[in-house]
Amino acid sequence: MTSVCSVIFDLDGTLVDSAAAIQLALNHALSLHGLPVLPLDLVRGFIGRGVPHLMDCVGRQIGMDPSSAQFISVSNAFSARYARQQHGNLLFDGVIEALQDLQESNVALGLCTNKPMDAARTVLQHTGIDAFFSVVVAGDSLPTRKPDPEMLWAARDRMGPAPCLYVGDSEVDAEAAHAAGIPFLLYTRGYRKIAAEELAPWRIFDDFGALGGLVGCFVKEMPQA
Ligand SMILES: O=C(O)COP(=O)(O)O
Ligand SMILES: [Mg+2]
Repeated sequence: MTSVCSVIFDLDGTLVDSAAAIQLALNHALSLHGLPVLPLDLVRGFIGRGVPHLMDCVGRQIGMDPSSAQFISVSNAFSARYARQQHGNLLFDGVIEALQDLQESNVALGLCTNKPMDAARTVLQHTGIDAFFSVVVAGDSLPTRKPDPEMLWAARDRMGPAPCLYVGDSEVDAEAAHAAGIPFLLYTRGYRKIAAEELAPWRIFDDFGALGGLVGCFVKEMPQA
């Protein structure tokens, strides 16, 4: 059966509050190398553009040359731990119910995250939402990451011809959606740094209980393919 629409989700800061898990993996790698650990609020601000950007921020923060052997060793230790980091990943309230509701309403669900695929799969399985997504495009799936639009186009094109909506939490998501020409729905409890209206979203929401209704509005507003 053809879907009524496709909804693509961002992961970190949108479906999953993952900052604590990322901080745990990072601090594990830093401690292993005798380096100072970093606080949660700081690490949260590094999330959204994938691992290379996160590690650039860490290098700047601790004053280490990113091309030094020690820093490369820290990055490798982080990535190994991150790929299997379960603890510290918490679904935002109402996510499971909202995904179930959309699935029952014949909405195709996809995921587009700057997280590497192995870390994304660990989180999806740990939080029990893996099976909802027919398509997962991750930070190492393509040569580019969000905010480049390619990841969103790749996800959308694999989900069929129905109108497509993208749900994300950050500046990076807004920029990617606008560049891709895909309507952007902003979840406001995530990790963005600027005011919601500056991201020019189609709509905003702060409660997953409202998502089904918003997707219903989207289907009514959009011309069907
Ligand atoms: O890995 C990141 O930095 C962010 O991942 P996201 O695209 O799921 O928000
Ligand atoms: Mg995000």
